[in-house]
Amino acid sequence: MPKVLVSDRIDQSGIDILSQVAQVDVKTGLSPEELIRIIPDYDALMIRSGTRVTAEMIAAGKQLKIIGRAGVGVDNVDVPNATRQGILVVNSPEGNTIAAAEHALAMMLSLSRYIPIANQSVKEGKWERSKFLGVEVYKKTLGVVGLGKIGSHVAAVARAMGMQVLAYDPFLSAERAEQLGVHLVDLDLLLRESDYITLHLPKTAETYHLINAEAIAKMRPTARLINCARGGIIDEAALAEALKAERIAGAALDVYEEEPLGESALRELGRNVILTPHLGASTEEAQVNVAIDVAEQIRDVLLGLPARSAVNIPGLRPEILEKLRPYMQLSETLGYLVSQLAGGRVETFNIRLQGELANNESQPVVVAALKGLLSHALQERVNYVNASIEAKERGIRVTEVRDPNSRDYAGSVQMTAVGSQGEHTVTGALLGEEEIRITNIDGFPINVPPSRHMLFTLHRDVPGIIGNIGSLLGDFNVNIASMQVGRKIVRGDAVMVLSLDDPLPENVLPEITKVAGIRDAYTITLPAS
Ligand SMILES: NC(=O)c1ccc[n+]([C@@H]2O[C@H](COP(=O)([O-])OP(=O)(O)OC[C@H]3O[C@@H](n4cnc5c(N)ncnc54)[C@H](O)[C@@H]3O)[C@@H](O)[C@H]2O)c1
Ligand SMILES: O=C(O)CC[C@@H](O)C(=O)O
Repeated sequence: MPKVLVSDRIDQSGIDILSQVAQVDVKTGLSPEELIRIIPDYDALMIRSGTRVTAEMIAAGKQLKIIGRAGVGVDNVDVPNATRQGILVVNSPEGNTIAAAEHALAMMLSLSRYIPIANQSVKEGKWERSKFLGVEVYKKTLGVVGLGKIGSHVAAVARAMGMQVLAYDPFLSAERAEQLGVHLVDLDLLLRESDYITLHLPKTAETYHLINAEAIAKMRPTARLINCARGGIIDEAALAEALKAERIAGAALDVYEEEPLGESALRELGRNVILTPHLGASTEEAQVNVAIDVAEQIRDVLLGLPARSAVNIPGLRPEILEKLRPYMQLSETLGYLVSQLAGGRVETFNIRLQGELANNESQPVVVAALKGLLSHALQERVNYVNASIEAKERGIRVTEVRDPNSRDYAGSVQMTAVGSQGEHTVTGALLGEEEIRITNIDGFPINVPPSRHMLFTLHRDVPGIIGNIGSLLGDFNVNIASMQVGRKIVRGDAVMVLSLDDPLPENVLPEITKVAGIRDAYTITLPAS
């Protein structure tokens, strides 16, 4: 039974799902050293934001197949290293959207009405009504930085509360902004015009300290800033300075550059600052949602099925995958085949996606081809997660062409491997829904299903050659299951494809190449299906 380590607190509903297929060990609060020590035993790891999955931990996780992040942000996972090691990283992109949006809205209202500090005052036995004169959000301007899933929900609720909404999101279309009823503006204008500014963008190299002293200086003195996205997007020292000097009216933070928040000037500030300990996703509903979402994906991957929210395999959505699966199988088979024809090191790999594959959703078919191409050399070390990166690291130049024309078939894949020992091209298509056919080898039309053991020859199309090969194989006790010849012109060059019941003994290939008229011969072994 596979083993799953759950190293942060996860809702029981997730544990129950994992337990259907795996031994589940819940071990929270472990030190990085302890995690590195025990991770080699595990096939899967499930985390929230508490566990940092470092390069060292990934290197130690020799058995790891999948890391599941019960939440959105994967900035606590070294995704590039996981990808390199062929480990799938999945998350729950939508499970806590509403929770995080509602937390940001709660922060906005709490800041406006001094709720946390007024609550504390009453609990201390005081009755300070005039001290906590608040402001209304109605008819005020909210600036949303990052109008994705959470930002959009915040914008919709804010509009319902009578706010005008400005948004800055360089990746959002004007049409989408219009649909949401918000005004898309540049960051500068948003900072200058907003009464409230709420951040809902990822932390990246570009967004690090996006809100720094310079940005804060542009804000209105009455502005209130909210960050329920990621620490590090705000320069905390600059913010603390500005709040201390009352340059802006307030700030509410749920996330910090270092978590847990250590010594910080922010802690010393008064009623104009609200700090929560990364609670954006902490609702009962969100925790059930993310636990189920991610546990189901881990379960499926351990059962050999695809995951629906893979962070490091772009575009592999289940509905697309369902349609592409037979083509991926075809592409992987052809990749395997062409790498063996090419023999040595492949330097350039050209793939042509034809007919119904000539669209942007067919990227997994390219990944499958690369997996096939590299499998012969790397065996199980290569998978759909790391095939592209492995190809790149081996210096293979990959080019893709999409061509809506596909003669005779709804869709077909052609691939050419150019390497140290020459150039070979194979084409394949599906017969019906999923029967794979090799339809062309090096320009010679054929129509053969792939089989586990095959022999390809390039020869002169002259009488007797097929008989000679047949008797030679007979002499070595090799049984031929099927045979097909492809040629362009009569008595010109031809290819012969033989499916064999058994692997060709090593000493037979040199004998075949000695047969008169044979120019080249290749043995091909495909993975057992
Ligand atoms: N506090 C919490 O507990 C909590 C919970 C959930 C999510 N989050 C965080 O909230 C953030 C938003 O999550 P989401 O689910 O809405 O993500 P999302 O991917 O749906 O939206 C992010 C948006 O940010 C935009 N963006 C990217 N770079 C930008 C830039 N430089 N400037 C402006 N916009 C930019 C993107 O175009 C996208 O529309 C993430 O950082 C996530 O990790 C925090
Ligand atoms: O795990 C958590 O509670 C935080 C999750 C949140 O930051 C996220 O990115 O989904």
